[in-house]
Amino acid sequence: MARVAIAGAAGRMGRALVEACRQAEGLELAGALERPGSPALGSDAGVLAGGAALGVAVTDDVEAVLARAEVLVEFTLPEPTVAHVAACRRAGRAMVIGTTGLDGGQRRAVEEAAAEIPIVFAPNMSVGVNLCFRLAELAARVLGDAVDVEIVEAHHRHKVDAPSGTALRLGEVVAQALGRDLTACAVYGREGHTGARPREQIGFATIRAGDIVGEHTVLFAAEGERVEITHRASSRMTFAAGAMRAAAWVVGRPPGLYDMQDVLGLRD
Ligand SMILES: NC(=O)C1=CN([C@@H]2O[C@H](COP(=O)(O)OP(=O)(O)OC[C@H]3O[C@@H](n4cnc5c(N)ncnc54)[C@H](OP(=O)(O)O)[C@@H]3O)[C@@H](O)[C@H]2O)C=CC1
Ligand SMILES: O=C(O)C1=N[C@H](C(=O)O)C[C@H](O)C1
Repeated sequence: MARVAIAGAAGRMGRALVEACRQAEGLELAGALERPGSPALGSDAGVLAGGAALGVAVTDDVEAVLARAEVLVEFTLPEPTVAHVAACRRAGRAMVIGTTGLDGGQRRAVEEAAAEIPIVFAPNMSVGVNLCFRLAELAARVLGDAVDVEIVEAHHRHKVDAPSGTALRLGEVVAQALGRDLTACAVYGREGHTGARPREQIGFATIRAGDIVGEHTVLFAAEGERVEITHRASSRMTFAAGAMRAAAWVVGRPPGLYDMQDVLGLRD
């Protein structure tokens, strides 16, 4: 049994993660973390997730939780993520990080910690999205500079970062396949007299509305035809089940920075 702790246990993903951990064979919930002052502190994580009690109370004591767990699964916000990375580094524990919206310095903190502990860091844990990364790479290589590339994403009204981490990764994958630098060619929304679209642009469009779980489309548009690669998530359990697969995979691995392509065996 691998012992799993979950950070952000009362959040939308946290509750799905607790449920996925309960359902996963070979995994045991060893701890549930929330921020100091959270109304969820002291509640049973299983009950918070909408099921039977698991005998694991939500706490803000990171060190005590890491003493019991082998891997911390982290879906919170960038700042607590970096704090949890430092705590896992001190305790020598593996991590699965799903939090998005990290800036350059915060990503570097994750990369540096991965010299000492194994970390799976991925903006999307679903099998389908990870397949779409490979499909988008293939489409970009085949269609090349003969098409305009646009990426459209839609999420629920509570999401705080934009574009989504998945949309940005799709942009990176396509830019790399086309030999472009995403920081130089990305356009995040358009307004006013924009002029005609340069071919090398990769455009991003963001929708925030209602309870949309997560939708991504990469559009490759030429004169006369277009290819669209679309993924639609209809349940957070998709991401949570992927995160539990990553947790089981990462325990006992050598230090390093991995992503879901490694977990799913999709890397060339
Ligand atoms: N990689 C993937 O497959 C996926 C990634 N995500 C990403 O996961 C992240 C979380 O999303 P979501 O669950 O919707 O967000 P929520 O806001 O619902 O959940 C985040 C939780 O983290 C808690 N939190 C804040 N600070 C701390 C802290 N210091 N210690 C422990 N917990 C803390 C929040 O508490 P409080 O609200 O009280 O502040 C909240 O309960 C986002 O970055 C999102 O993009 C989401 C889905 C899939
Ligand atoms: O915040 C979310 O909900 C999601 N965030 C991830 C992202 O930013 O890509 C993944 C998923 O689409 C849901």
